[in-house]
Amino acid sequence: MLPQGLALGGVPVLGQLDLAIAGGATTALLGPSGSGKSTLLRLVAGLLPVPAGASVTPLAGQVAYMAQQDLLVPWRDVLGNVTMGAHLRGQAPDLARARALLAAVGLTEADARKQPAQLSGGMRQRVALARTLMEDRPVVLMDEPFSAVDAPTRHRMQSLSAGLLAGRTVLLVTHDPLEALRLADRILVLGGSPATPAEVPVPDGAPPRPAGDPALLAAQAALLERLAEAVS
Ligand SMILES: Nc1ncnc2c1ncn2[C@@H]1O[C@H](COP(=O)(O)OP(=O)(O)OP(=O)(O)O)[C@@H](O)[C@H]1O
Repeated sequence: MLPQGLALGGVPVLGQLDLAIAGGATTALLGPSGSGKSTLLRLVAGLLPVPAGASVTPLAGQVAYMAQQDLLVPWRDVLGNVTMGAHLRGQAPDLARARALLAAVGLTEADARKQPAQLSGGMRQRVALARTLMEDRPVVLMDEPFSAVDAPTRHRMQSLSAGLLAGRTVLLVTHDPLEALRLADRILVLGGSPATPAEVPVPDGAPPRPAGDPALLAAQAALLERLAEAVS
């Protein structure tokens, strides 16, 4: 709850909010560039100080966070990056699970031995997704997780994520209305200045919804119009 909104550097970014993110479901957060989506995600992740008078349910230890930048460690290979959490905790990594997740995001055994500098942007994002899923947390916060991958890979990664993240509490920031409509149980659009969220309807059916479904395509058109209104 943000009774007085949130300002960054003296500039109001988020307006008054009283937001409950549904547990065990995926909430997609859309809105124009600069509307405060990442700020809201970082607040929920505990990466921003909570302003005076506000309350944010502490989620320490429960959250896996996939940022817009892949944040791969340059001196560890792909497998080393996916198992980074266990490494930092001083635990033995589950290498079989790490390899299975890398295969699931479409990376080969040879890729697993590469350094991040040898990968394309899309491959790096796939490693970041595998690392996020490796953490096996009940709450998963994702900031434009598939923005750097080509359309067929994005489609495959969306379907994969929906399967692997089913039953978890997911907050997904995306610019892609189709992605939100395929994956979300609830969609919020941030708009206005300072920004506040408005809920828009999602199509029937469980995620991942088929991209070619006529109801989903109609909802995509409506959501695009809604987003255009949020910009103006
Ligand atoms: N540390 C900061 N100090 C001052 N202003 C900030 C800071 N971080 C973000 N902002 C401002 O807050 C606003 C919201 O930024 P944010 O990154 O949350 O937007 P966004 O909706 O995620 O944008 P995009 O879709 O482009 O990633 C922007 O105007 C940005 O300039």
